Amino acid sequence: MSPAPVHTLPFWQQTPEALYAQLQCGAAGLSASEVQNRLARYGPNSDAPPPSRGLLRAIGRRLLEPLSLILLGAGAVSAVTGDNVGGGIIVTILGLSIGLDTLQEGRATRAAEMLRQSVALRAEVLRDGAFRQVPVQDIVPGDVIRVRAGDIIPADALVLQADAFTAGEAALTGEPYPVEKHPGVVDAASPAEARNALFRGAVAQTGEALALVVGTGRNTVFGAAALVLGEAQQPSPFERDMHAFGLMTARLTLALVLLVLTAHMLFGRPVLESLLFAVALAVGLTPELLPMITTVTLGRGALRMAARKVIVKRLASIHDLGAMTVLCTDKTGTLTRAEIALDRSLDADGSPDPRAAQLAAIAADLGGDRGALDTALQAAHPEAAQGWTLLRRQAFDFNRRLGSVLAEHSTASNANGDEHETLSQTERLLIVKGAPEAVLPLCTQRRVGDQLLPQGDAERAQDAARLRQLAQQGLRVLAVASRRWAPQDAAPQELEESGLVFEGLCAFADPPKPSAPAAIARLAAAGVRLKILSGDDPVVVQRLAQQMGLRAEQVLTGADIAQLGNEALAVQVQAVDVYGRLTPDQKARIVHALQARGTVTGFLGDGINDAPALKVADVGLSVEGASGVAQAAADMILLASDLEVVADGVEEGRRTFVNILKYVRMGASSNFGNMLSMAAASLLLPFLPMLPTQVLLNNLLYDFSEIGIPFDTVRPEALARPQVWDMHGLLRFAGIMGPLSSLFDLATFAGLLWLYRATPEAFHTLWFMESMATQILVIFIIRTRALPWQDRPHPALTASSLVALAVALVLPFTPLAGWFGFVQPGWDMLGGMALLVLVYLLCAQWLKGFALTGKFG
Ligand SMILES: Nc1ncnc2c1ncn2[C@@H]1O[C@H](COP(=O)(O)OP(=O)(O)OP(=O)(O)O)[C@@H](O)[C@H]1O
Ligand SMILES: [Mg+2]
Repeated sequence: MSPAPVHTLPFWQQTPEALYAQLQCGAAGLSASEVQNRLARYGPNSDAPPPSRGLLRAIGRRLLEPLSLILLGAGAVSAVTGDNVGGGIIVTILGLSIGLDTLQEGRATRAAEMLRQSVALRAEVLRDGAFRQVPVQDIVPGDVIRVRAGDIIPADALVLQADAFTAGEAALTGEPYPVEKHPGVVDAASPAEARNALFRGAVAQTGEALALVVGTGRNTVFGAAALVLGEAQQPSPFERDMHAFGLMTARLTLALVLLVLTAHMLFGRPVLESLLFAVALAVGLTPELLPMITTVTLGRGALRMAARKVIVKRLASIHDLGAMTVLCTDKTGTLTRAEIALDRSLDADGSPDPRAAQLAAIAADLGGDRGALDTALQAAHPEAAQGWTLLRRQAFDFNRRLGSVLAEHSTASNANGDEHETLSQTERLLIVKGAPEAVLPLCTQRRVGDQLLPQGDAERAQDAARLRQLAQQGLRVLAVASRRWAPQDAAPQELEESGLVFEGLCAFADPPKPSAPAAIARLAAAGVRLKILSGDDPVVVQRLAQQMGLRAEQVLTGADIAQLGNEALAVQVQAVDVYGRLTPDQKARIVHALQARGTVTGFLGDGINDAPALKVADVGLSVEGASGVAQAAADMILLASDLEVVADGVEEGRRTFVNILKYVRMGASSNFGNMLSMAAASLLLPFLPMLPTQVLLNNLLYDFSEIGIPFDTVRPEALARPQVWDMHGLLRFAGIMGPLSSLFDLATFAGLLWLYRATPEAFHTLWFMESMATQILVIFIIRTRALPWQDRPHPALTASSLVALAVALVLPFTPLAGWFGFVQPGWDMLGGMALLVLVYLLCAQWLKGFALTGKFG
């Protein structure tokens, strides 16, 4: 990878022609073959080099993990002390376990990665003479790109053409408001002043632009700063819980190993032997398969979810979807059909009059927003903007909830159709449109028919009543206002939006989705509560919420929320399900307030205004075709904007988590039991309770028995409630099931020592067999709340478990037995052991309900 060409000047101080010459390209873009060359030269347009997928590297990475190093060390010690067989076995076990890991995990991650790629952000690029969508990382210097409102700017680029284009650069330059961009050469050193430059990671707020790519990847002006918008995320609740669990296990293991080691030293056992034993114990007690089981289970979960139209971008969020208890959603598209159409246009007194919609359509056309309301306005009056040119614009902004244009009508093109006659007399006009609450306070006059009347308190009261009426019919309303601009006045720097004439209202219909109430009921039945977080009028939102069957008596507005401190808000959001007139940051604040009380919160949205909340939420859900910013901020992409799809996803998320929990429960209880047994045995026995190689083999076979868990079936009851990680529950489970298995270990010891007077070799062999049988067979009991035969395991799990068990039971009878230090046990001892295992399993079945729930029955 060689660096991009060194510019003597910042690119915004150069003409397109100069840059074409430097980059050896032109206005017609690049050819596909040239792009391949450049990709090889400049590298992909991403922040980090793609993680290497080479097999050898994957194996190398695993060999360097602490656990593997310990094993290698133990193998080396064995070899040095002349125990070649022991050393060989340790290395074989290491090889097998790494091989297994690499194979399984590789497959799962590859499948998940392919899904992720399928929803990777794309950009529109001019290639071989035509615009096409390509993955963002395939953009190279010299490409010509087209960006539109809602896109994330994919690379540093020089503007070639711009139509109402503004970019939000707050995260990069700190400039809080969207910046107008247009072609030209800028003679300033600071990128913040470069009005002709697009920077990677900024957000296109309005309009559309064509631009020449000059820098990609980290080779951009803001380099790593662009990461702000990238995938970097805080660890999710699931990742935090997993980490806490790993830490707890590690501490317990360390404590036990130290205890065993001290005991052995005090009893004057050989140091090296004791050390090897302790190391083997540490290995045996570490749930080293946990990462592999988690990845494979999540990878399989991602595949199943894809079949149900949910594409997972961040694997860990699968669990969070299953644990989610509150889903916040915006309104349009999810709860409504998003087929927004202009329903009526009214003058200031509420009489039908097309003027308001015509003015709004001009503003929509020249303003460059590409929102649904603007599209509806343009569809209703496609010709409205003919003859009008733009002088200045203040782009629509979700915080102010209005936008304006200063437009000029050229009298030359005035003769087409009488529809424009009244408008054409105005030469320069400032047109403001936005939410009525935002626009009306700026008005001092109102237009009724052809007359301009003063706007007084009585009129304001009438307006408010009319707005409420429209909202109660479920109509979204925009207010339109204007102000004449004297032609001789130059267009000012700042558009003064005051002293306006209230022109009238445009009302839009956005009918509710017939399928939504059923989906909401399904989610509610599954323990997921829906909250609507909208920027629209609270009355409209409330009415829709009622139609959807939500609790809508209480509504909070953005103005209410601005009054509340974080504490008070955290209380309010528990009870209130309907919110209106929220700014983008308030949406995020509500999600935050829900999380403050430990609620796992999801957010579903598709607009630029939803991106902050999507980022904050535990699970951000967006929709295919949503704005680029929303998709980038989301953890999952729905292939259909439908709550049914979310409900399906929730089910799969829970299924996935139930299987991970099985492994964790198994591991926690069997490890805890083993710890107790080993500690007791070390204190009581005059010899090592198991040889280090036997401990390792035990560990390997047990691991093998569990590789079927990701495939296991889950009963519907387990999917009915949110699956939350419950550390207390887990500790209770381990605290009951662990000692139970220890009890039977101790019984085995006692029987072997006093009843059968077993030699150390026979003791090792039988304890090995007993330990394997109890650990492996108990999975068929622990994996379900039902009776083991009522809830059949997946064949993959049955196979992996029984094969591991068979190997453990047969090994002592084969010629290999000697290598591991096994002897052929007597049939009487085997019979006694079988009986003990049976009783253990019965006890486990009897106690598991209590261990799982804390209650009997
Ligand atoms: N292009 C626009 N021009 C003028 N005003 C607009 C425009 N887009 C939105 N508004 C105003 O801003 C308000 C908030 O926008 P919008 O309703 O799209 O927010 P939202 O939270 O995405 O809503 P929803 O929940 O319906 O998706 C609108 O109700 C409208 O009054
Ligand atoms: Mg929206």
